[in-house]
Amino acid sequence: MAGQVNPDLAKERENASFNTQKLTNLLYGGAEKVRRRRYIESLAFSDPAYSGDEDPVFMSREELYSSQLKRALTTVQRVKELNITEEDLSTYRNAALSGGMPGLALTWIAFIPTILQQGTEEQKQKWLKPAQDLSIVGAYAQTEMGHGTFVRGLETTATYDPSTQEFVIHSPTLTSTKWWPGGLGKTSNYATVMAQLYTQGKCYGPHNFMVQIRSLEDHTPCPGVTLGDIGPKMEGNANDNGFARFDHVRIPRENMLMKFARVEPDGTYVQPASSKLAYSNMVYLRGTFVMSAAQALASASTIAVRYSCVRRQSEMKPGEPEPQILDYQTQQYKLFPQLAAAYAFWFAARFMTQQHASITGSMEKGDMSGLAELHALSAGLKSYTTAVMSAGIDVCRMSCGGHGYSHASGLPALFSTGTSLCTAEGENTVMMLQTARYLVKCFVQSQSGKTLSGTVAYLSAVQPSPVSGERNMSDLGTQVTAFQHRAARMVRHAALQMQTEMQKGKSREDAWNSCSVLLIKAAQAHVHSFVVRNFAETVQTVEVEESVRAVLTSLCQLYSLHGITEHAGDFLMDGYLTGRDIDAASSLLSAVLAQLRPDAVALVDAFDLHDKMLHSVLGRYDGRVYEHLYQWAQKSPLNKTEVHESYYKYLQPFLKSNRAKL
Ligand SMILES: CC(C)(COP(=O)(O)OP(=O)(O)OC[C@H]1O[C@@H](n2cnc3c(N)ncnc32)[C@H](O)[C@@H]1OP(=O)(O)O)[C@@H](O)C(=O)NCCC(=O)NCCSC(=O)CCCC(=O)O
Ligand SMILES: Cc1cc2nc3c(=O)[nH]c(=O)nc-3n(C[C@H](O)[C@H](O)[C@H](O)COP(=O)(O)OP(=O)(O)OC[C@H]3O[C@@H](n4cnc5c(N)ncnc54)[C@H](O)[C@@H]3O)c2cc1C
Repeated sequence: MAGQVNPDLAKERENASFNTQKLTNLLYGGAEKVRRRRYIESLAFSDPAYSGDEDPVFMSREELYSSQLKRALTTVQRVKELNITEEDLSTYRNAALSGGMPGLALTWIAFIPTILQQGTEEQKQKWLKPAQDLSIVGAYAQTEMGHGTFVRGLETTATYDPSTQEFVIHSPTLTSTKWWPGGLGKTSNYATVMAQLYTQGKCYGPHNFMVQIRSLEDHTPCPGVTLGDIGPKMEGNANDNGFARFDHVRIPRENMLMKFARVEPDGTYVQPASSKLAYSNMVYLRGTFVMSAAQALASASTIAVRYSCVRRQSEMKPGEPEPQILDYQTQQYKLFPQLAAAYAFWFAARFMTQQHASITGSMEKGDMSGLAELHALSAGLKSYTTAVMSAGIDVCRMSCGGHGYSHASGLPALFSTGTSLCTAEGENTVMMLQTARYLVKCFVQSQSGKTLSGTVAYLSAVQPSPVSGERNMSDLGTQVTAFQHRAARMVRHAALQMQTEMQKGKSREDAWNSCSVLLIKAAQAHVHSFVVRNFAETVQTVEVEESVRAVLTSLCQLYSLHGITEHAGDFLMDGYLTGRDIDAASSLLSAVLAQLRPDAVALVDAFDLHDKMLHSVLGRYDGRVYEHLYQWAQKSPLNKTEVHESYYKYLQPFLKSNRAKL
């Protein structure tokens, strides 16, 4: 059944208004980086060690766990053999492990970064190399059965004993059982454990400790440690998210990660520059989730847009051939905002990475002034982008009709993996409230005359009175200003409402809770406005061919206009935009949908996502959907025999006895 590209898809590619490759180069930081990434991916895709396994959706949990573990270990061997550099590591691993993240990967994505972020130079010397070589395998064990969000409420204790210079790690209650950490159940032999630090009779709050949990000889749990897997989840079942209980487990003093806070041999506690530095690894990981959100939405858009050009259904004009479903405006309205958001988040993720590097660089030199903004930005962006991504993938799934609901589409797995990012690394509502907290603070400062800077600078310029006059709603500058006005008004409104509640006698905490829906909406509006501004600035300033800039400009317009029309009430509330402006935005939106239609396939192709990363029959690059859908179904374990064994066990006797009764 091998053959050419589906003619509809081929035509789409021929008719694009820009060179796809140029846009791919822009997304990945240059032609050389694209070439390198493709080469590294090809090493994994062509390696027989990674092929041969069945499609993960047909595997049992145990098969999936062991198959992905085996693959992960093969990557370690190959990385050495092929001399894969640090820069190419994640590309290689993602390609080799695209069937599902194994528990072992937490060593790379959470355990090593925690040592890097929280360890002293000596501690890095001691543990980084073994972790990188996988002589030790580690989990990030913070969340407990009773507490995930409220880190200050964690119950695991680390009590310092100066007589032996050891910490005693203990789980005093059932709810203090560590619960959820990836790789903790079966794979890891070490974990960084977040525990309440007690020394000299005083509690100093949560700190990170390096704890050996399994024997390095036979992998049995260390004395005093009880371990296990927490059971199957919505997705991510190659990962042994686990539980751990500690019964007075002793670890050396040097196993407290002491880059920031320290405990001296005599038990004296030495304060860090900020108590929140113990959370720095969370800030880092949240930042990385922004790119994960962009990539997940890019994958879903790729699948749905390609399929929508292959799929023909219904009759638009009597007697004419059935149209490609992407020709329906409603289909474009479902998919193009997801596509635009994927681009917007891609550029936002790039900004986030730069900000993280720049602010942590200053923090290394002792300047903590950027910490609050970094936390607010990473928490807000993580929350906003993962929420839009999760909802957007489901829109893509529904846009593919019945076939979207099949695992063959790749969309169910993409959704259930993607949606976990709304909860992991800080639950989204809680994260958005952290951003709101920062915004309220900034607003109060601006009221007392302070000039704000960074991503909140615009809050100082809030204009409560309506601005009148004709607007060109297609202008990116006009759109950015409208988003900033909306956010500033909503932040102001939420903050003033809080003040009113307090004036009426409520405590600050009660006022906060009774305004928290307003606060969340204000913070979302702030992040939305940041994403729009960053997208617009990128489009306007990036060095790229004009045809690419033109299509990106349309995409950015679409992203803004979609936001304005979907949240029209927010923009109309104080009369900043008028009903006529919203009408104009709606008409422009329709026009931009039509304008983007011929470029839709080229825009998803530019994400350069290999079929082996997409795992989707519907999203195949060659568009040969139907024949592969048929082939894929043949692999269903139910089709292994012509007559299933349950027929003999249940159906046959049942039918026989029923027939006998007739
Ligand atoms: C919700 C908070 C932020 C609350 O913390 P708190 O100490 O109670 O703070 P508060 O009283 O609300 O505020 C006190 C202050 O601390 C600030 N702050 C809070 N967090 C940070 C930070 N990271 N950096 C810098 N500053 C931070 C807040 O903004 C407050 O500042 P302020 O007092 O207003 O100046 C915290 O407990 C938290 O971060 N919870 C989320 C837990 C989390 O993210 N867990 C992740 C587990 S690992 C994981 O999920 C891995 C998944 C991997 C995979 O995908 O598989
Ligand atoms: C796939 C996956 C992987 C994970 N991996 C790890 C890992 O490797 N290591 C690890 O330590 N943990 C891990 N976790 C745990 C994860 O970090 C927590 O589940 C997450 O931080 C949310 O905390 P929670 O479960 O306590 O939610 P809860 O806080 O109980 O949330 C329940 C509800 O309460 C609301 N709520 C809670 N507090 C507030 C508040 N202050 N204001 C308003 N509403 C509030 C939330 O908005 C939510 O609606 C993982 C979780 C998942 C799903």
